[in-house]
Amino acid sequence: MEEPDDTPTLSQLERQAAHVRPAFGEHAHILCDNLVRIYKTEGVEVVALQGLDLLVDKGELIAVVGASGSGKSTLLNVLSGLDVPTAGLARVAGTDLLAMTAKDRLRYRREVVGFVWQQTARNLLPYLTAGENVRLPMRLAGRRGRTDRAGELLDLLGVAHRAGSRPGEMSGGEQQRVAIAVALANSPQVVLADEPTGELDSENSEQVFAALRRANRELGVTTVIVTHDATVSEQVDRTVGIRDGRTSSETLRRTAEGGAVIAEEYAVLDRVGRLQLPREFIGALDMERRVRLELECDHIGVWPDRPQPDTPQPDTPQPDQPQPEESR
Ligand SMILES: Nc1ncnc2c1ncn2[C@@H]1O[C@H](COP(=O)(O)OP(=O)(O)OP(=O)(O)O)[C@@H](O)[C@H]1O
Repeated sequence: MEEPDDTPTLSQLERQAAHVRPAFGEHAHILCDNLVRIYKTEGVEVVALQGLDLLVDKGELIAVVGASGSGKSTLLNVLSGLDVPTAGLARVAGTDLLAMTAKDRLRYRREVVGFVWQQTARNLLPYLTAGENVRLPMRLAGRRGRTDRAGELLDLLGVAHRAGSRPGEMSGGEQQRVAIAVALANSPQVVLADEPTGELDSENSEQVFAALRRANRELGVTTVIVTHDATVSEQVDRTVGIRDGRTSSETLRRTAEGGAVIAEEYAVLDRVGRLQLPREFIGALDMERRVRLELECDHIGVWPDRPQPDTPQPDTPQPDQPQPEESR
């Protein structure tokens, strides 16, 4: 009798492999995997994103910070479907941003993501009231119950009393909170905010961050805020730092027992083991080009490539070392 063939098939092996090691960011709501964006102008190439990795969970609120030119706006333009990366993978709420047709792109921008821009004039039409501004995207999408929803959103964001005012009659902070209501009008899965407090004083900024947090908490909408505002890490649970087109650090904020808020900064270790050392650390020890690494039982030491005080030097004979014939 013939033995049963228990050699696994290729698809069984693939299933097993997938089971053992889930794909990077498989369950993330926003996934950027090795994202590259190269701009070419008059023969000069600028690599704005240099293999950026980012994962954001469904319902999470994060801030993205970084110096001018680090690639924040480029990242947001990719996530908002305005720009297409040169290479890598970008997926938002299950939509592959590199494989969209023009029609998909329109649908994505209308239904999946909502935007808040820095310039209030880009968010709101000046001749419409706050209520009319919030109802407009719903009208374009043919959504019912527009008046009720607009009222609920303005109420949630603390600007219900401004429903009948035009943008010119409101403060900058109120305009931005109405803009958040406009972004949320068609129930997007993700809200992207580019410097939403860039033109505001600190009191108005705090109110806008509080409104974004409330919308995130009450509606469960995944939220990414790009900002220069260094104090943002006090406003959100996770702040991702970008440097030279790559995620370089993460600050996590948590409330300890007793109510104290603790913010801890981490360097980001990518999947192939790369990390960016903070510039001030490198400068303080004059490190350049290469460093020595040493594995300890619970950490890795990083030393500048200079002779260590207790390292025997090849041309300095040690007292108990046998001396070469000629030097005796
Ligand atoms: N359309 C473009 N053409 C050529 N280079 C560009 C273009 N857009 C951005 N860059 C370059 O890409 C790099 C990243 O720019 P980006 O605007 O994403 O940075 P940023 O962090 O948002 O800066 P900022 O905070 O000043 O807005 C910069 O060197 C910038 O000059």
